[in-house]
Amino acid sequence: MTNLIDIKGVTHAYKTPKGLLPVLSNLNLSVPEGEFAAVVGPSGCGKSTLTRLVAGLMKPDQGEVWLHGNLVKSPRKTVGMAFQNPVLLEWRSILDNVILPLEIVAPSMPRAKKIARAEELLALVGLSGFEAKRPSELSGGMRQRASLCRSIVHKPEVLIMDEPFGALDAFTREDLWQTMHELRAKEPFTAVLITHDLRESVYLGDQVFVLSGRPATTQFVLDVQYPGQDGQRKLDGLYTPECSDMLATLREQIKIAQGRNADVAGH
Ligand SMILES: Nc1ncnc2c1ncn2[C@@H]1O[C@H](COP(=O)(O)OP(=O)(O)OP(=O)(O)O)[C@@H](O)[C@H]1O
Repeated sequence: MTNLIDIKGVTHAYKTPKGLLPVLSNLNLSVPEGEFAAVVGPSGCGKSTLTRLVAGLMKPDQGEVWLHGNLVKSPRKTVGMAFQNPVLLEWRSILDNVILPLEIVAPSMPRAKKIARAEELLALVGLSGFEAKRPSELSGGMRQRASLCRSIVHKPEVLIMDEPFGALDAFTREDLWQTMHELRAKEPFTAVLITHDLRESVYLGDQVFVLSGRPATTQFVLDVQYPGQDGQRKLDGLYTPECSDMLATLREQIKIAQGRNADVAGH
C-alpha cells in the first residue's frame, strides 16, 4: 500500500517573545491511502501544529511533508478540514455551506451538480430535509454533521480533523463516530484525527499515533485490531477485553508522554 501522507523528520519551533518554543522534534508519521490515523498526546504537545503542516498552512523548520507523492510547500486545496467549532456561515443555508468548497475548488462545476453532490452527502449523514435551514436552526451535533459534509464535499485527498467531536455530549459524539464509519464505507477517504479521547481513537482509527510531550515526536504506534466481523466496528466492541487491552496500552503511553498521570478524557 502506498502512503498518502508521509511526514519525514519534521522539526518545528515557534518564535515567541520569550524565545524559540520547540514544538515538534524529528517527527515521523505515515498514513497509507484510505487509512484512518488517530493522533493522541498530552495537551499542548503540538498536535494542531502537525495538522497545519499537513494542510500546508505552515512550513516546518526542518523535514518534509509529502501528500500523494507531492512535497507540501503551500496551502493545499485538496485537504479537507474539520474543527471542534464547525464555523458554518450563518448567512448561508446548510446546503450552501456544504457547497462552499466546491465553489473554490471546482468553480466551473454547474450549480445543479454541486447541489446534487451536497444533497447526497447530507442524506448520508441524516440531514435530508434540513438543506434550507440556517446553521443556528440546527443542534450542535447536526451542525457538526453538516461540517463533515462540507469537509469532504470536494473529495479531498485527505481529511484532517482537529477534535471535531470534542464539544459534543457523549451520546451525540458516539452517533457521530458511527456516522464517520458510514461515510467512510460509502466515500473512502484518508483521514488524520486529532483527539483527546482514547476510546474515540480506537473506535475510529486504523492506527493510533501517540505523540510524546513537547517537543513532540512519535512515541508509539498502535495498530488497532478492532474486535468483530467483516471489518464492521460496533460500539459494543469498545467494552471487550481486546479493546480494554488497547486502551490500557494507550493510557500507559500517554502517562509516559506526560511523565505524570494521564489527563485525556473519555476512558
Ligand atoms: N502561532 C503560535 N505562536 C507561538 N506559539 C504557538 C503558536 N501556535 C501554538 N503555539 C504553542 O505551541 C504549543 C503547541 O501548540 P498546539 O496547538 O500545536 O498543541 P496541541 O497539542 O494541539 O494542544 P491541545 O492539546 O491543547 O489542543 C503550545 O504551547 C502553544 O501555545
